[in-house]
Amino acid sequence: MNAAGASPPATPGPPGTHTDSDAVTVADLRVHFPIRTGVLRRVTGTAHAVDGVSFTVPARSIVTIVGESGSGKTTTGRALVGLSPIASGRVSVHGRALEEIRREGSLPRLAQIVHQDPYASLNPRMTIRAMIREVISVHRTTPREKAGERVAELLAQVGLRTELADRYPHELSGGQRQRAAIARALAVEPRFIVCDEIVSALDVSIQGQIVNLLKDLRRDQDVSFLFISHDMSVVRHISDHVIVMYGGLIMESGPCDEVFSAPRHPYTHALLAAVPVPDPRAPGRPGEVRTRAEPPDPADPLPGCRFQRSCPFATEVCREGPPPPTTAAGAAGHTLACHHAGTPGVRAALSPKNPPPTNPSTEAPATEGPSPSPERTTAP
Ligand SMILES: Nc1ncnc2c1ncn2[C@@H]1O[C@H](COP(=O)(O)OP(=O)(O)OP(=O)(O)O)[C@@H](O)[C@H]1O
Repeated sequence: MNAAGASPPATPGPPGTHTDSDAVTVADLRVHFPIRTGVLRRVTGTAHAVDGVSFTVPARSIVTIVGESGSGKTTTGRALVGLSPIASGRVSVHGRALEEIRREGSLPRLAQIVHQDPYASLNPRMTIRAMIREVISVHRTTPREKAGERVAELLAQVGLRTELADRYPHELSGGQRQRAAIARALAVEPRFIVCDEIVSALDVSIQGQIVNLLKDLRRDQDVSFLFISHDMSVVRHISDHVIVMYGGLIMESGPCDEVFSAPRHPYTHALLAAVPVPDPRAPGRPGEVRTRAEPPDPADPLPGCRFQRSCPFATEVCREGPPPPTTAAGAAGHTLACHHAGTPGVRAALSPKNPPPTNPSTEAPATEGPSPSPERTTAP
């Protein structure tokens, strides 16, 4: 893997447009699943899991997708490594179409995924050393006589002691297993790695170590990450850029500091204000945030804004048509999809210092709302 120097990650350009400094470009991606019901498993509908998302992952950056359960995070991440069926849209990895890379069989060389459950990628019957050697041999990333050295190098990179190489996955702790899964992914020498909730099952101190590991890899190697999480405290520490999803769509996307300090979408504000599930025995996953938003129904996507039923600012315009992606004034690369987010009254209400505005009753939605702000500009 090439050393990449310490140049800072680039700011993403307009969503879906590719530049030479982008690792991954996603344009209007849709992933739909058949919904099967009954004993005969008849197809009775379509789940719009991802319904038109566009974003870029600049080279050597960590871009995070955050959102509550069912927002489409995992489906998006899996689509980028060829594991979700793409209904429409374009995905390119380092400037080449995903389809073309898949056809020639080189997608694993470019893009890897690490799962929440490392057992999904670690063979329980192989030692860590054997597994990594197998990957090196299949992908021919290192000459056979240097494979032993390379295993040691990879283990050092992810902070695993060499003596752990001869252990089986069940003989490692959760954090060590996740490091081994990252080493296995790195053995392919990919340019891009999807990390799907990889720290969700770990203790907070181990989470911090894995977060630091990914940041070191991003700094020292020519690799970019799409990090998927429902835990805002982890997201805040790891991300260069944050994408907030709800109901299969992107609500807001921007530089991490800006999204956290000045959220511009009512859903982002609600997500930041939500209290995480503190107790591992409580329903939900540790660190998971739950807003009071009505869970979106992927089988029945709403016309207009997907967040309209839970949004305190929703008006007729939000029910009539989807908000166009707009560029927020402020830092470059900050976009949002909201009819009212630029309005001064709404901006003031969304200050992170304020509690989230109470949700209106869905029986008595407001019919008048703030007028769109003149500051918004339609994104190219
Ligand atoms: N294979 C499938 N068949 C039918 N529906 C699916 C399938 N996979 C995902 N979905 C639906 O698509 C929506 C998005 O799911 P996805 O797993 O991507 O969400 P998520 O944000 O990652 O949530 P979580 O954090 O709970 O995994 C959900 O409503 C889910 O039920």
